[in-house]
Amino acid sequence: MRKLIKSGTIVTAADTYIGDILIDNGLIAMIGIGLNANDAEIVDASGCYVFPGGVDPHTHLDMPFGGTVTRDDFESGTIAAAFGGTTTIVDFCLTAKGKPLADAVQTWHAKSGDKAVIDYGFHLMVSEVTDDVLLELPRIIEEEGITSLKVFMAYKNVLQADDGTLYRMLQVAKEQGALVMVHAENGDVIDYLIREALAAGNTAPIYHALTRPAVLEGEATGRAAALTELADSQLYVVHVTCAEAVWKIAEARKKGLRVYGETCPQYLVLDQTDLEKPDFEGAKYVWSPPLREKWNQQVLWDALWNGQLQAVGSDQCSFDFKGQKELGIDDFSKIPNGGPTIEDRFSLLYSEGVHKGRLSINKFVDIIATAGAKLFGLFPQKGTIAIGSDADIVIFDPSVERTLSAETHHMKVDYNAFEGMQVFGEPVSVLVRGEFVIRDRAFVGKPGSGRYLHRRRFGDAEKQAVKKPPAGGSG
Ligand SMILES: NC(=O)NCCC(=O)O
Ligand SMILES: [Zn+2]
Ligand SMILES: [Zn+2]
Repeated sequence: MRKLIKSGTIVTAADTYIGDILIDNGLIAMIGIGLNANDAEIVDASGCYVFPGGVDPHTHLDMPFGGTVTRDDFESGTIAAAFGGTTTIVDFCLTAKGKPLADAVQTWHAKSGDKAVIDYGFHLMVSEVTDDVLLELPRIIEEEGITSLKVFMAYKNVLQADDGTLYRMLQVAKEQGALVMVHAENGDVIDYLIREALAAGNTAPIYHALTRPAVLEGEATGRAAALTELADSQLYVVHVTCAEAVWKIAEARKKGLRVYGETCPQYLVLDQTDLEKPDFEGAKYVWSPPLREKWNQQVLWDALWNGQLQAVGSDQCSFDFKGQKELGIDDFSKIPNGGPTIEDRFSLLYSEGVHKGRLSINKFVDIIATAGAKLFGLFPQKGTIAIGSDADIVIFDPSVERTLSAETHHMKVDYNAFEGMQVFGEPVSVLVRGEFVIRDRAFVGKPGSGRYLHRRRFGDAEKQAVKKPPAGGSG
C-alpha cells in the first residue's frame, strides 16, 4: 500500500521545509505541500523532523576479534540500528590470509542474509597482496559491488598490513574505482610500547591509551595520505580521534588530494579519563585508536563543521563486559577492542551536535547519512529524501528528552558506553524502502527483510552526471 507522510519538517543536507512525502513501491514518488492520495495510508509527522535514514559506513557485526566474537550479530545489530534511526550499514567483511576473498564474502552473506532488518553492504578488509588477491579483487568489486577496501596499519601480527600492501591497494583502488579505508596507527611502535608497559607491570586499561599516543595516529595518517598522493588514489581514514590526525587530513585536502575522514560518537563525547574508571570498568572504553584527552573533542566537532572530516560512523564492535572485556583483566592488551555504538550514533549526533548548536541541522544530515552514501556509492538511492530515492525515512521527535542506558537499549551487549547520558530527540518511526521497521517506538520489522547493496564504484556518480547525451538526441 502507498503511504503518505504528512506535515513533517523534511530535512536534507541542503534544505529544511514542511511538506508531505508520497511513498509508492518502496520509493519516494512525490514531495509537495498539501498532497492527497485516496488509496494511501496516512502517517502524521506533524511536530517531527523527517530525516533520511541514517547511513552508518562502519560496523562490525558477528565479527571474530581478540579471541572472541562480537556480541551483536546482523539481527540484534540491525534491529538496534533501526531503533536508532539507521537504515543502511556497510559492514566489514574479514578476509583470511591465504584463503580466497570470495570465501569471506560468502561467509558474510551467510551471516547477514536471513538476519538483517535494514539494508547493508560490505567493505572488504585486505591484509596481504598476493597474485591470487590481485586476480580476485576486480571480480569481487564488479560482481559483489564491494567498492571499498580496508587496510589496517595497526594490530601487529594479526590484521596489520605493511606499507607496500597499502600502496598496492591504493593502486588497485585507482584502477578499479574503489575507495581505500585505513585504520591509521603505527602498529610497529605501538607493539613495542605495549611490550614495554607490560614488562613494567602496567596492566590496567588506561595503559591501552598510554601505549597508543596520538602522535602515532597522526604519523600513520600522514603516511597513508602520502602514499595516496603517490598512487594518485583515494583514501578514507576511519575513526579519527585526535588533532594530530585531523591536521594531516586537512593538509592533504588543502593540497587537493582525495582524502576523507570519519570520526565516531565515542570520540566526540567520551575521553581518556573513562579508561581510569575503577574495578576494571575502564575496559568498557577500550577502542583503537583510544579515547583521547578531552580537548580533542572540540577539534573533531570543528573538523566536522568545516568539512575536514566528512562522516560519523559508529564503529559498532560490541563485547560484553562480563566474560569478554574481562579477557584482559590481567593484561590490557587482551581486552577486545570496540564498543556498542550503532544504536546511539544518530541521536547522539543530533543531541550533542544540533541541539547544542555545534552543527546545523542540514550538516547533521550530511554527516549522518548523505556523505556516507556519496562516498560509498549509494547516493541518491540512499542518504537523502528525493524523488526516486529509496523511502528510507526517520520520523524524529525533537521534543523528547531521554537517558541512554543498557536497561533500555536494543543491542545484546551487557553495558551501554554512554550510560546515563541525557539526549534530546528520538526516532519514533523508521521506514526502510517504504516499510515500517520501527513504528511508534516498537519493532515491527522482519529478520531477512534487509537487502544486500551492490554499490557503485568511487566517482561513478560524478561521471554519470556529466555524461553527454547521445549524438542527435534531445538531451
Ligand atoms: N575500533 C575498535 O576498537 N574496534 C573495532 C575494530 C577496528 O575498527 O579497529
Ligand atoms: Zn579500526
Ligand atoms: Zn572498526
